[in-house]
Amino acid sequence: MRFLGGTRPATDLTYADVFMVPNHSTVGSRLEVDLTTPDRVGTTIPVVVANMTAISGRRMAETVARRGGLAVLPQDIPVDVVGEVVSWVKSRHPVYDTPITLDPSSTVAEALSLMHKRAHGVVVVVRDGRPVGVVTDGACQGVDRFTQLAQVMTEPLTVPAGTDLPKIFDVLSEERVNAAPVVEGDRLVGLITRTGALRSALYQPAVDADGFLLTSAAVGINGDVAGKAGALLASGVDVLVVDTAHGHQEKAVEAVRAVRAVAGSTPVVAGNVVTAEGTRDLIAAGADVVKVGVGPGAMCTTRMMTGVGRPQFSAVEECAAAARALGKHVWADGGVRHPRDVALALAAGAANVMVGSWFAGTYESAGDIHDDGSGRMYKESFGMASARAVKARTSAQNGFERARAGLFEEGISSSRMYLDPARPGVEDLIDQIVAGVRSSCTYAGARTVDQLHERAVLGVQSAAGYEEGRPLPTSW
Ligand SMILES: NC(=O)C1=CN([C@@H]2O[C@H](COP(=O)(O)OP(=O)(O)OC[C@H]3O[C@@H](n4cnc5c(N)ncnc54)[C@H](OP(=O)(O)O)[C@@H]3O)[C@@H](O)[C@H]2O)C=CC1
Ligand SMILES: Nc1nc2c(ncn2[C@@H]2O[C@H](COP(=O)(O)O)[C@@H](O)[C@H]2O)c(=O)[nH]1
Ligand SMILES: [K+]
Repeated sequence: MRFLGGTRPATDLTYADVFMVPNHSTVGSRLEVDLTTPDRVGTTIPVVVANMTAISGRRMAETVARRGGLAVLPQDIPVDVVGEVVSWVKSRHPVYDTPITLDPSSTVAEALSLMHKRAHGVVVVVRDGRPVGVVTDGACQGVDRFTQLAQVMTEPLTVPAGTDLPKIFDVLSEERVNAAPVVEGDRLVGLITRTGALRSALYQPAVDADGFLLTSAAVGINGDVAGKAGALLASGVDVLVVDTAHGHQEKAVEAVRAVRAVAGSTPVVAGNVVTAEGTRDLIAAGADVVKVGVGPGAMCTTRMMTGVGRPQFSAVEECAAAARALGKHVWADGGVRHPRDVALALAAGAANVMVGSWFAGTYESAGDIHDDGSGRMYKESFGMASARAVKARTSAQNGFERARAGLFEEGISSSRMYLDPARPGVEDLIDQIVAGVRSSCTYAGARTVDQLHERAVLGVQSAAGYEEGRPLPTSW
């Protein structure tokens, strides 16, 4: 990448400070762009879900990997539970969604409590492994909560596994049905929606060498780091992330060495840093990918507490250049609020982009869904260095130690992340990101993530310049 006019600005910049100008382009269609990430971790789109307890769990991991991204399971989840989640994700179908299933004698109340766990919004009624009915939210309205599903279900339109995706789309459209159970013989093997059929034709799932969905998990830098990393590897984790606030401290460097020693050919990601020196030290310790970002996160109070951090665009640019000089890569971690931020992180040289809080407000994030009283749905989120997270992480310590650790919080313990009614599922947000980034690539004349970095021409804008780019939904 280069700056417009060839002059590098004297101050550090973040995403809102910069814009990209169009280049002469020979890329005739946004569909010609391949977003496979250059970091060789196996992702086919540059989206990684941040290792945050309120966000990254089994449904998030499954859904995002099916669309080519990766979710990192947080360090606070016990290793045996991570093992269960990994086995479960790997048992999921790479194309069809996991249905929510209940018996014919289950109640409407049970169906309603589960329906918003997934974006497809239906419950499949199953008898002896066979789908016998489908229940929608609409069918549950205006009836007694204890009504049995057999009384409100409709006969399912089933789709045989392996049916051509455009055909599924057409059949569901003709029948005016949004979701259909997928069957092998008469056994239920998954669920597909109209949008799901469209997406499966557009995205390539992120999979391991055996074709199972890709998984990742984080380890902290305290305790038996190598032992924990070994246990995660034994449970089938495909990408290991060594994660701490200050990645350029000796303890973190030692933790990376310890993980590298047991990881074999499994990619090791480590962070967080914001300088070329930090990047080089983590790579020297064995990191394949360095995680960049101190303080940009939406749940993060580090910069206000300490004055430490660095505007994210410049941090990514400097660290990516240092990593690429050594044949390695960086992930841009934190501060992403719009698709443009992902494009700009890639332009700065990141190979992949982590998203946390933006994905908290989706059906698939780990938290329970709440209604704020005015009919708007939200989920609670919290930072991984908040008193709430520290309390959970230090549960093995005595009361005094836990209380002392709680004094050093650097994150928000409770926030409301509203679901966007137009984009309530994480796949809706991924569609938006991928559409934006594919389009950025054609403006830059790039067919790949590496070409976007090579060809991007960036300028620095005023706050008014940024504001001008926002849409205006009402008159002024
Ligand atoms: N990207 C970011 O800007 C930040 C991210 N986070 C996230 O929060 C989670 C928890 O991370 P973390 O707080 O490192 O907890 P960890 O459980 O990973 O422990 C951090 C270790 O590093 C020591 N340490 C030394 N200096 C610092 C420092 N300035 N800040 C924090 N620890 C320090 C701590 O010792 P002692 O407690 O005795 O000081 C402790 O032993 C991670 O997921 C991390 O990514 C947290 C803050 C910033
Ligand atoms: N300083 C803190 N940083 C945190 C905390 N919890 C998470 N994080 C970092 O934020 C990113 C995600 O950023 P987002 O803007 O997409 O939400 C995450 O990967 C961590 O690096 C915290 O409590 N304090
Ligand atoms: K912040």
